[in-house]
Amino acid sequence: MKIAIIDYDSGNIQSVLFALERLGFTGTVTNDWSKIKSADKVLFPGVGEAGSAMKKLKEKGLDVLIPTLKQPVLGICLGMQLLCKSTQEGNTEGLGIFNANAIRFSNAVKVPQMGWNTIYDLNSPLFANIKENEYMYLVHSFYVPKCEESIATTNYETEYSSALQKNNFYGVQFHPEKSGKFGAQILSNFLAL
Ligand SMILES: NC(=O)CC[C@H](N)C(=O)O
Repeated sequence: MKIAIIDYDSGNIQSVLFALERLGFTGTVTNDWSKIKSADKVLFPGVGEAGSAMKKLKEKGLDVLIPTLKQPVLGICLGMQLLCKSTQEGNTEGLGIFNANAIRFSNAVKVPQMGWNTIYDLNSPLFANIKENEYMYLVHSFYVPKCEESIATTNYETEYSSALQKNNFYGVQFHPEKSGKFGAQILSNFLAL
């Protein structure tokens, strides 16, 4: 299986590579259009500030490439947010895959949410063999409210979309590569799609 990990200098690439290795797979970290287009699965990780990340995507033309992909694509954390229409972070326009906008938690809660929280209302093959209310690891200040494309919910200040799906595009706000055996199961489910 050819697995491409999109390289735009804004992803937690190494932890994703290690997670794939633990599952017996080798990922290719690349920003080469042909390698990404020809991959069986594409991972789109992201950490850091949305505005600078989108700028780096655009420098490599990946903002044009990603929406054209037909194979399963998994956006992780900031990757999921950049697949939305926008994020309040840096007032950044996203790739518009998900019909949703990321907004900031209020200061009524500790921001960023950093730690473990549960996912529930699971509604996708991505969560095969995952029970409701398993814990996943999250680090984020912006979130996607509940929407028609939600396939998992988490509650922090309010209920929000901790995962999204539209056609071949999936997004998870949590870090499956850092979420233990259940996170590994989700990555394994994605690779089996
Ligand atoms: N870990 C991250 O980079 C989080 C993504 C985004 N900057 C947020 O705060 O929501």
